[in-house]
Amino acid sequence: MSSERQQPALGEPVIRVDGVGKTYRMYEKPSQRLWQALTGRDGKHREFHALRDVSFQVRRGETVGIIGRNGSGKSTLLQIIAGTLRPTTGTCQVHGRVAALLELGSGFNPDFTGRENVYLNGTILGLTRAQIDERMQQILDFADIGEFIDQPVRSYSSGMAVRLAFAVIAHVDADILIVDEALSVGDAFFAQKCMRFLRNFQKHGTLLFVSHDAAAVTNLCSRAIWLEDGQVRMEGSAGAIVEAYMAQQHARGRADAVGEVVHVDVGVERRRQREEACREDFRKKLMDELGVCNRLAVFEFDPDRAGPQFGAGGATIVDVALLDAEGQPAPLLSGGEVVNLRISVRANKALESTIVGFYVKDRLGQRLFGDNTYLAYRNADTSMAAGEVIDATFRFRMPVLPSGSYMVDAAVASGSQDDHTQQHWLHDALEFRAVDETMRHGLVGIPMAAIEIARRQGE
Ligand SMILES: Nc1ncnc2c1ncn2[C@@H]1O[C@H](COP(=O)(O)OP(=O)(O)OP(=O)(O)O)[C@@H](O)[C@H]1O
Repeated sequence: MSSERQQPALGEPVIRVDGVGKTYRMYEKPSQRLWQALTGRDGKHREFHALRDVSFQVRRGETVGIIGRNGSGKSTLLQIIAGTLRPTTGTCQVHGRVAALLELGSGFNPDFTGRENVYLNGTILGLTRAQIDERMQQILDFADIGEFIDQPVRSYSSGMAVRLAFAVIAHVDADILIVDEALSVGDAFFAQKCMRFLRNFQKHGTLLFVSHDAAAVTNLCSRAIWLEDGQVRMEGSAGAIVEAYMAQQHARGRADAVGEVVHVDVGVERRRQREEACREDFRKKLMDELGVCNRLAVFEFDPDRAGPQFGAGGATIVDVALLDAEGQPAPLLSGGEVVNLRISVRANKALESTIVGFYVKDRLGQRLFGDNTYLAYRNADTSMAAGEVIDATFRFRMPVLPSGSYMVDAAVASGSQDDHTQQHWLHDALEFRAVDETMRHGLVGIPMAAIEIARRQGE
């Protein structure tokens, strides 16, 4: 593998994988492996091809997702690109500084403290000691593991090790980042921090992203490579590859479940009023009976835990709460039910016109939906006197959400929809989690007003 700091132009290949194969020798007994190691003679073994004739290129600035089942060769391939594993055949050329978050703790010496490991890794990744000194505080802030930084890494929980490892790769000016998404999960606030960093990194760097989560690949990547049994099965746009991969996974799962096609004969319901669509799912009663619900665990607003914030400072978000339909605090809500999102804002100076808004984001930091008060209050007086506090409440039917963690960003601005000044934007102001796996496909589920099947005469 070769690596140089000189970066090709945007759009030029930075990774060239050419006919790469990786073969492992499998011995039936450990003694046979020992015999081979001691004598250098080939013992009784069989060969296992973890990768076979893999070729592709990645251009500078691309985000490429690597997908495939367990054992398909993803980690092996990425370790070869990261330079920590040598291919048995073929070549892999990489231009630029590569930082990888692949195997948990693989870059750390367990006997060194976290701080010593930052120096060790920073140096390996090409930083001088002075550069590491300069960035140490930012790395510590990102990792946020407190005084554990001066304890041996051996004593870290896996979450702490991931925090530190991510903090290091985020501060080494990498040109190419290789991230195994399974490892980037810490708590929800840390995951959002990592995703913010990755989305920012995508603007100038090259990212290889490995994930079991097809939605994550579609969402983050422009292109994807599907590995199967150590070979490239398909390569192309992330959307097309993920679709093909999921279709195959689905087909595998259904291989034994062949049955008859059942025709359902239900009466065609009359077309309802438009407002019907705003009502709850028409199957609600049935869902309740079947115990199918989408429970959402809501956490309390804690300004000290919230993410980064910015703004002109003319107003401060003092509280964010997700309340039930009656406006009462409820630790457990349900997808599909009416909720109230209340954002409380205090003006620090007189403001002419105030706009309060929010976004709901998924664990990848992807904005699912959001809104603001502008349109509803465009002709009303929304000025605020210094010291005044207002509660802006958004009442809406919460979509049904796939299980996982969600975050609410809250914001207050002054001005108009098109021309405004952000006074306070608070990332990750509130967390809630969908705890039931009642929905697996798509980003959000919406309440169905009706579902109809009509029988027609065939042509
Ligand atoms: N050191 C090794 N010796 C023998 N076989 C190995 C070795 N490392 C990996 N393999 C085998 O190579 C194959 C590919 O492994 P790899 O870890 O690259 O797959 P993966 O797609 O990353 O899997 P996962 O999604 O589970 O992480 C697997 O069958 C694995 O058992």
